[in-house]
Amino acid sequence: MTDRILCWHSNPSKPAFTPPPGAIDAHCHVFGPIAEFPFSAKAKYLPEDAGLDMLFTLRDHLGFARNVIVQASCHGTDNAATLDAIAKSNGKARGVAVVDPAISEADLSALHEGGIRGIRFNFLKRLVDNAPKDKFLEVASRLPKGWHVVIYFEADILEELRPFMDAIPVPLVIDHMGRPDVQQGPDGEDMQAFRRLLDSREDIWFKATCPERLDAVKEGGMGDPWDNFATAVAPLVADYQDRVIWGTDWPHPNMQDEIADDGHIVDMIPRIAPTTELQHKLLITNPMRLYWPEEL
Ligand SMILES: O=C(O)/C=C(\CC(=O)C(=O)O)C(=O)O
Repeated sequence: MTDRILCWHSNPSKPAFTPPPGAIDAHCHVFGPIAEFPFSAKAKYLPEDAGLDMLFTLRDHLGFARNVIVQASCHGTDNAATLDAIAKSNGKARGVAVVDPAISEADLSALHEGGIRGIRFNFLKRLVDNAPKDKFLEVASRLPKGWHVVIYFEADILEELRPFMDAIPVPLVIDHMGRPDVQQGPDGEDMQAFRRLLDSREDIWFKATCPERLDAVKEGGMGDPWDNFATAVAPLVADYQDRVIWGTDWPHPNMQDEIADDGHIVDMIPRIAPTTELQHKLLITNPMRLYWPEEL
C-alpha cells in the first residue's frame, strides 16, 4: 500500500451555527506528520499528514474550545502523535488511546499523565486484523480510575458483541452510534437495537457523529445536507440527552470520495439538538464529565 489518501476539505466554510463557549469536539484524529510520527506497519490506509496545527486551526475556525483526540488505526498502538498533540494544546485537548492489551500499569499511568482518559477497541475488519475480546476484557479491568472504553463497531455485529460489552466493568462510549443504517429512519431495526443496548446499562454513552459517513451517497444515503441522518438521530439525542457527545470526525479517514465540508458538519448540531439546553449538554456538560470531570 503506497498511495496516501486525502480525506479532508481544504477550505471548510464557517458554520452558520455558533457553538456555545467551551464547546468540545469530542471525536477527531491527528495523522502524523509522517516524518515525526510514522504510521503503523499494519495500517490499512495511509492518509496525508493532518497534524496538530491543522487540527487546532480548524478548532478555532469552527468555534470550538477543546478537542478529544481519538487514536486512529493507522497509528496502531503507538500513541505518540496523539500524546504530542495533547501536550501542545495548552490543556485544550485530551485523548483516547489504542493500547496493546498487555500494557503495563506504569505505561497506563503515563498515558493518564499525558491526558488519555480512555482506550478504544476497534472491531471494523477493514481497519484492524484482529480484536481479541478476552484480552480486551482483561485490560478493561485494570484501567486508571475514571477511564472508559470506546468501542467502534458496525450495526451488523451489535448483537454478537452484547455479552462482551455487558462484561466491561467501566463506562462505554460507542463510536458513531454503532453505525446504524440511518436510511431506515428513527424507528428502524438498527436504531431499535441500539436503543436496547443503551437501555441495558445507564453507563453506555454514544457519539452522535458522522453524518458524512452514515448518510453518504455511497452508503445509499443522500449526502450533504444529510437529512436522513438528522431525521434518524435527533430523537435519539433527545431521549438519551445525558449520555451523548459530539465530534467532527476530522480528518474523516477513508472518506476521500465524498469530502465533507466541516462547516456543514457543525451545522448538523442544531438539527439533532434543537434547544440551547440540549446543545449545552451535547457539547459541554457531557464531554466534560468524561474528559475533564475535575473541572465540574
Ligand atoms: O473516524 C473514524 O472514527 C472512523 C474511521 C477510522 C478509524 O476509526 C480508525 O482508523 O481507527 C473509519 O470508519 O474509517
